[in-house]
Amino acid sequence: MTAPVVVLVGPPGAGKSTVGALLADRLDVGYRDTDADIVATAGKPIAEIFIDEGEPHFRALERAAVRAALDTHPGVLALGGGAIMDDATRQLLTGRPVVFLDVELADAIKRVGLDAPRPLLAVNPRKQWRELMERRRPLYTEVARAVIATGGRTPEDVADAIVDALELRPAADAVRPAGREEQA
Ligand SMILES: Nc1ncnc2c1ncn2[C@@H]1O[C@H](COP(=O)(O)OP(=O)(O)OP(=O)(O)O)[C@@H](O)[C@H]1O
Ligand SMILES: O=C(O)C1=C[C@@H](O)[C@@H](O)[C@H](O)C1
Ligand SMILES: [Mg+2]
Repeated sequence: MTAPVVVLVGPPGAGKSTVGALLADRLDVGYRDTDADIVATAGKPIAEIFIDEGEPHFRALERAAVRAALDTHPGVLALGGGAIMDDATRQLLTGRPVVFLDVELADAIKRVGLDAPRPLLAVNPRKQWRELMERRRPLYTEVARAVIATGGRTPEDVADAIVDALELRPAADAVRPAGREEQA
């Protein structure tokens, strides 16, 4: 089976990369991020793809990247913040172990400052972030098997919450024969 054990969705600053890498370490699996896959395939930064080819083209590249990662990546997978905006990408997520990492604006600002080169938050980031989340929260929720509020939780706490919500086991547990305890 080569499908991801966890697929993380959520807005910028939700902690997808931080928690995703932590969780992958804990489960002893790989971590992959579709934004990074797109940059590698296109050979240029996401901001440049938006400028040169536009958002619809970016969403098509993203759809292909999500499809490929769902088919081939057996670890923790983080999607771009807007991946759920595309109907076909949402369809691809049906039945997958998707976790929505939720974050409030104040926490997102504390965490990422909203000054990073994000094309959709380029002008008046607070207002855009709020509007973006109004549109997106129902979609994140729709695709999610579990919703984890990240406010007031450390990345370690969030990783614990995901393990509990999806009833994941560390790799060592997964290979131990059923009914046998580990010897001291
Ligand atoms: N639960 C948390 N509590 C406090 N800080 C956090 C938490 N999760 C992540 N951070 C911090 O917030 C910042 C953004 O986190 P991260 O890059 O993991 O978010 P992301 O969801 O991957 O964002 P992007 O969509 O931009 O890739 C990092 O500096 C990280 O250390
Ligand atoms: O929220 C969004 O729409 C985006 C988030 C990033 O992860 C990137 O996928 C890109 O900047 C678009
Ligand atoms: Mg990230």
